[in-house]
Amino acid sequence: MIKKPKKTNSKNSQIYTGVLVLENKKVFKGIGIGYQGSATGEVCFNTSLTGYQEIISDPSYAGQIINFTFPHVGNVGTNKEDLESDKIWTKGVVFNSEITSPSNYRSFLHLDAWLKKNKIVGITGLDTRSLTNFIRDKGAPKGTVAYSKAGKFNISKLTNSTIKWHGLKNLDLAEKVTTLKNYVWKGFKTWKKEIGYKKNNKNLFHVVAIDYGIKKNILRYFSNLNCRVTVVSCKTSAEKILALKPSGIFLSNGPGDPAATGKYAIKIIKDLIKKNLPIFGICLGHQILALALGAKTKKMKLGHRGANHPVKNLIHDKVEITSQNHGFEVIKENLPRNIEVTHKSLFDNSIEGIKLKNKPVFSVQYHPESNPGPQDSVYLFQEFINNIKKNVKKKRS
Ligand SMILES: NC(=O)CC[C@H](N)C(=O)O
Repeated sequence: MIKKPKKTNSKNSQIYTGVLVLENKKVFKGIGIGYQGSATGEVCFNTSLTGYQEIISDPSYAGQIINFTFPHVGNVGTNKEDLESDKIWTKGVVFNSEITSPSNYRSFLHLDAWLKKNKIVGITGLDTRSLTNFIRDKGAPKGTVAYSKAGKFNISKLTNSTIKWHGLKNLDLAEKVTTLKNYVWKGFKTWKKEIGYKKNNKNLFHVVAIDYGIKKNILRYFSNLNCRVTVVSCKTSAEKILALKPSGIFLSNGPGDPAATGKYAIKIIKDLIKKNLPIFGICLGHQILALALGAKTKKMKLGHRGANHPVKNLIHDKVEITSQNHGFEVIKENLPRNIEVTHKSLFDNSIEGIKLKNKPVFSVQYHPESNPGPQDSVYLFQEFINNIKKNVKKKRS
C-alpha cells in the first residue's frame, strides 16, 4: 500500500514526496511512486478504464508522461502477460488514488514495485481531473514528474529542465525504440490463452513488419492468422525487405513525430509501394504511409488516447468503438487524389483511416489490435490477409 502524505507536527502541513511541474510553472503535489528520480516529457491523458499495464508498456508512449483519468489504477497489480513490449519507454505516470494491494489471480507484482523495477517515475494523490482540464484547455504541456522520499525538490531546476526540453514536435523516437536486430517473432511465452489467440505454426503467409515501436498484440494477431512475422528495424532498406520475400508489409505504431521519422521511412515505403505488395499500417505506420503518398501530418492540440473512441467506417457504414493513442494526425485538406478516406473520428471528424484507390494499401490511425480496448476493428487484420491472398492468386495466374 502506498502511504498517504505524513502530517508534520507544526501547522498541520503535509510532506509531499512527488511533484509534477509544468512548463508554465504550475506545480502539482502528491505522493511519489515507482522510481525515485525525475523524468521530463509531454503530459497527455488517457481515458481507458482498464489496461494500465498495456498502456504503460506501449512503446508509442516514449517521451510522454501519462495522466490516467480513471482514478483507481493499480488494483489488479501487474502480471507477466499484459506487456506490449519488453522495455518500457513511457517517461512517467500520474494517478489520482493511492494504489491498493493488488487483487487479481494473475497478479505477480505490485504496480509500485513494477514501476520501480522498470525505472518509471510516478506520482499519485494528484487532482487528475484538474490536470486533465488544464490539458483540455491549453493543449498537452511539457512537464517533469519527480519523486524524492525526503520530499526535497528544487522546483526552479525542475521547471528549467522542463522548459529546455525540445518537446515531441520534430522528434524521431522510432529510431530509439526500434529493434536493433531483425528477428522472426516467436513470442509465444506471452500467449493469452484466455482471450482465445491460437498459437499457429502453419506459416501460410510471410509478413514483414517494420518496427517503429511495435506492440506485441499485433504480432499475436498475425500469428493467429497463420502468418510468420519477420520484424525489421525501421531503417531497413526496401531492397533488404524485398529480399525476405514478404507476402505483405506491415507498418507499425510508434512514438514521436511522423514527419521526423519520415525523413528515412518515406523513401523505403515509396519503394515498397512500387512493388504492388499488400501494405497495412497502424497509427505511426498510418501517418508515415500518408506522408509517403504525398499527404501531410500535424500535431494535434490534445491527441486521442483511450479505449472508447467512436470511429465511423465509411465503407461499411458502421461505427466501431476503438482504442487510440496518438498526438499527430493526417491533415484532411489537399489530400492526394489517389487516397480515399475510409474511416473518420466521430469525436472531431479527423481522418482515422485511408486506402489507396488503385493498390492493396491501407492504414488506420487507431489501434485495431486493442490491448487495451475493444476488438471491434480486428477485421482489418483479416482484410490485410485477404489482400495478401488475392495478390498471391494474381501472381500465380
Ligand atoms: N500510437 C502511435 O503509433 C502514435 C503515433 C504518433 N507518435 C502520434 O503520437 O501521433
